[in-house]
Amino acid sequence: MKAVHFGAGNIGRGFIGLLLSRSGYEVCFVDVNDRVVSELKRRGEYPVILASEQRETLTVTGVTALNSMSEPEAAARAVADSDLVTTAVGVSILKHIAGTIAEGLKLRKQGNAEAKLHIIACENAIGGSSQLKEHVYALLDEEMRRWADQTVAFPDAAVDRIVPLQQHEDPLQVVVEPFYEWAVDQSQMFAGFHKVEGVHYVDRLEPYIERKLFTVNTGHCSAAYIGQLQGYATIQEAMKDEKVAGHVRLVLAESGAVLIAKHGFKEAEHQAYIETTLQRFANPALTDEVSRVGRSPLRKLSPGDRLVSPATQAYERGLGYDYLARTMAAALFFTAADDVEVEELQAHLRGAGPESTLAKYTGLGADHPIVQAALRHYEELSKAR
Ligand SMILES: NC(=O)C1=CN([C@@H]2O[C@H](COP(=O)(O)OP(=O)(O)OC[C@H]3O[C@@H](n4cnc5c(N)ncnc54)[C@H](O)[C@@H]3O)[C@@H](O)[C@H]2O)C=CC1
Ligand SMILES: O=P(O)(O)OC[C@H]1O[C@](O)(CO)[C@@H](O)[C@@H]1O
Repeated sequence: MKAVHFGAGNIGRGFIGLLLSRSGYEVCFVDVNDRVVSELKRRGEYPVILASEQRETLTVTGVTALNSMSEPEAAARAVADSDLVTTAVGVSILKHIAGTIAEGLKLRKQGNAEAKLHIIACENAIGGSSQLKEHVYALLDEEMRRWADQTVAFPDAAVDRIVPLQQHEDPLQVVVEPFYEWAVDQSQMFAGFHKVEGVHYVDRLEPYIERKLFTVNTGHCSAAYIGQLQGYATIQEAMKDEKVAGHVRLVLAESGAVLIAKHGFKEAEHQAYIETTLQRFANPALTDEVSRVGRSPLRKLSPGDRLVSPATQAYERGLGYDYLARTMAAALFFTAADDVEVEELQAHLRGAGPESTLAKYTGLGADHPIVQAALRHYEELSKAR
């Protein structure tokens, strides 16, 4: 069994590659980072360390890698010959890997036309695989699309494992939290597929992806934005401050009310999920920088993402959204080196002011009550600085 995984970064090596390898797949990573690609090729294995008291080391074996910039034909050939394709590159990068996948599908149609293929985007987004499918289909002609409709499926997925930035001498070593959840929509899959051990195959993904995105990711970015305003560099430090942890709890109570009302989660079970999430954020065996967790603030402020979507759904149901709005306001103060979205956000903020910035990037328009609530918080947070 062969799998091709795009993105040999933290989630790629520390989560998806690990589970695929444990399920008997030979994993070929495709990346643009030459150092990581060369090392994977040379060693064929790498260590994953669980961030717990025992610090157990798992060795992922049977792996190789290709650089899609310098070896594009080999990367396309790997897709053509694979049994499964996965990605963890960042949702904004999906359009850049679509070309290699499209070329791979063309080769596959010539020599491996009957074998069904699943392509699963493991990104923090609703409908990540569906988005990837659109990018790939835009590069295929009508005949190829008809063939792909019968042969290639793009099941959506939800992935959850906290993997901070890695700073080790060994460029392949990756330290991950012990917890993980990978849910895949099996209603979008061909029958008889080879199951990956540890994946939770579900008939309806929406409750899983929304619970994950609107709890783990909503809470995490709230800790990052409010935590940075309080002067903290890491999530672990920030979560020790009741001002930050208390805010995160209030945010999760708002998104939780939406999740309970919409998906019928039992209140006590959802509260337990929140408590587990808060403990994961505080894990003393991890050092997770607020700059990583708050990264790409425009994506995080965008309409379908972890702040605006639960706030809008709360508003539509007559539920509270004020603490979600406060996190949106705090996002406007977020700084991180080398983050192009921070630069764009700050440039717009300087030129057009907070109301226009919130209206534009949330997609809600200036008059929306959520934007007006965020604006009030922005003014209050500005005075407090
Ligand atoms: N790190 C985490 O805790 C979690 C991350 N995620 C999601 O997983 C995805 C990946 O995140 P991380 O692993 O943290 O990021 P990362 O930055 O560690 O890894 C991304 C990898 O993609 C590679 N890449 C960039 N452009 C590429 C291209 N054109 N072709 C092939 N590879 C390319 C990069 O070189 C890098 O190795 C994101 O969508 C993120 O939201 C989801 C759950 C947890
Ligand atoms: O690129 P993003 O969306 O910030 O992804 C990282 C997020 O995903 C998580 O790993 C949760 O699964 C958090 O660590 C973090 O908030």
